[in-house]
Amino acid sequence: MALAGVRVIELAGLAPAPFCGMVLADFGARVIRVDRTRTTMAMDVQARGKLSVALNLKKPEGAAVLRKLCLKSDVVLEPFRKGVMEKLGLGPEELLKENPRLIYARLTGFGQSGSFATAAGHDINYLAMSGLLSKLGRSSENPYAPLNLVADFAGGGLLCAMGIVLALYERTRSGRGQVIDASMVEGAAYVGSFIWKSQNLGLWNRPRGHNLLDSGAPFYETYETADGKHMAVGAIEPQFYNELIKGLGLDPTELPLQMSVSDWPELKRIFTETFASKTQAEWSKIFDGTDACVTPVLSLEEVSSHPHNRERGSFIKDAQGEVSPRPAPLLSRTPASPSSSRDPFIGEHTRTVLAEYGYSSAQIDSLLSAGVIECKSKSRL
Ligand SMILES: C[C@H](CCC[C@H](C)C(=O)SCCNC(=O)CCNC(=O)[C@H](O)C(C)(C)COP(=O)(O)OP(=O)(O)OC[C@H]1O[C@@H](n2cnc3c(N)ncnc32)[C@H](O)[C@@H]1OP(=O)(O)O)[C@H]1CC[C@H]2[C@@H]3[C@H](O)C[C@@H]4C[C@H](O)CC[C@]4(C)[C@H]3C[C@H](O)[C@]12C
Repeated sequence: MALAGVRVIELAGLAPAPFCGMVLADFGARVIRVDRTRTTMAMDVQARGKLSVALNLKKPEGAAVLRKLCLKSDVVLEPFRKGVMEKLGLGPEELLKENPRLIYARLTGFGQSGSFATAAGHDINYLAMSGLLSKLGRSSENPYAPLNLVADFAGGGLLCAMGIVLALYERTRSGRGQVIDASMVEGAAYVGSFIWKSQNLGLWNRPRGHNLLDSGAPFYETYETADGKHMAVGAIEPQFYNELIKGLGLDPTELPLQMSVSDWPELKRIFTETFASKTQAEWSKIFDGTDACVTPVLSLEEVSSHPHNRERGSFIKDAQGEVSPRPAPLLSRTPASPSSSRDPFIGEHTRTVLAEYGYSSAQIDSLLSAGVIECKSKSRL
């Protein structure tokens, strides 16, 4: 796998950093998640392929263990508020001094500087601060955050993973590590570069919900079908729009012109009425394989059995029978090979990992009895 041999220490966090760690693990990195002690259940639902070490970083001996892990690792990934790692004596200055090859990834909402740097926040706040949230939502409704996908995952976890891979690549030339300041506000904004760069095209001149791609246009919308399901329509270009009209069984001479914005509400009414006349399966039969850019809106339960996704193996099942998306993108020679094992219990690998990083059994037992680490096995849960 592409990242085979890369050792990552991931400090347990909420959602973006666990995703970043999972992506790295899926592509072959050995990811060791450092969990807090005295925690019964892991918060990490993106733990595929990771190991878990339970370590109390508030104790100096615990911080010393982390330093030792970082000494022989390639990447440390931390998801805390600015200043938390420095308070523990685990800031980049200290760790990079000890291991100049270390890549120190800091995944936060507001970044490591600026007046908001130490403030709490979640995806919706970062999205709001990126400017993008102001563009999201239907006309006459408040801005609407599309789950926590944009800031937490696209602008946060994923761009942080890219930063790590870039830094690993650069290190092959310089031999040196570096600090990655991954701000989710900036990551989300960057993901939205198209919005900034396309402003002169007039794509966003009208109020929210009245533009081409924000549910203003009737040919870029979702419609309810006779069975209460939905179809997604993305027929922008005229040749694809013509296919849409053909599939809907409408007479183009009786319709307003596609790009007549003032007629969009009327066109939307006609499309709404038409889509409501057949079930999703019936519309799929009409549109599947055409250039009309019309697809069924599938539920999470339906996607893996859709013929196209099934043919490509786009979804995988783990040992527990849980279905999830296969890692993307597909690399031809070194594709990801996601673990199919169950997620680790907190502290399940403390002993193995510490031994691997040079701790003797006696040292591990002493850390254990001092409450610095915890070791759990399946049988003890
Ligand atoms: C799915 C839910 C999550 C939703 C995600 C949400 C939408 C997001 O946007 S996540 C992005 C959040 N922002 C960031 O990550 C930006 C960077 N981080 C921060 O700004 C902050 O960390 C913070 C604001 C997110 C949190 O601030 P907080 O004050 O709590 O923490 P910090 O200041 O960073 O300091 C950390 C302190 O902890 C100490 N620490 C850390 N590690 C250790 C260690 N190993 N040992 C000792 N100490 C340690 C560190 O030293 C700091 O100490 P100090 O403060 O003294 O300095 C999920 C949200 C809730 C989940 C559910 C819930 O948990 C209950 C169940 C739990 C169960 O296990 C699973 C099911 C749950 C229902 C669970 C389900 C989901 O996971 C949630 C719903």
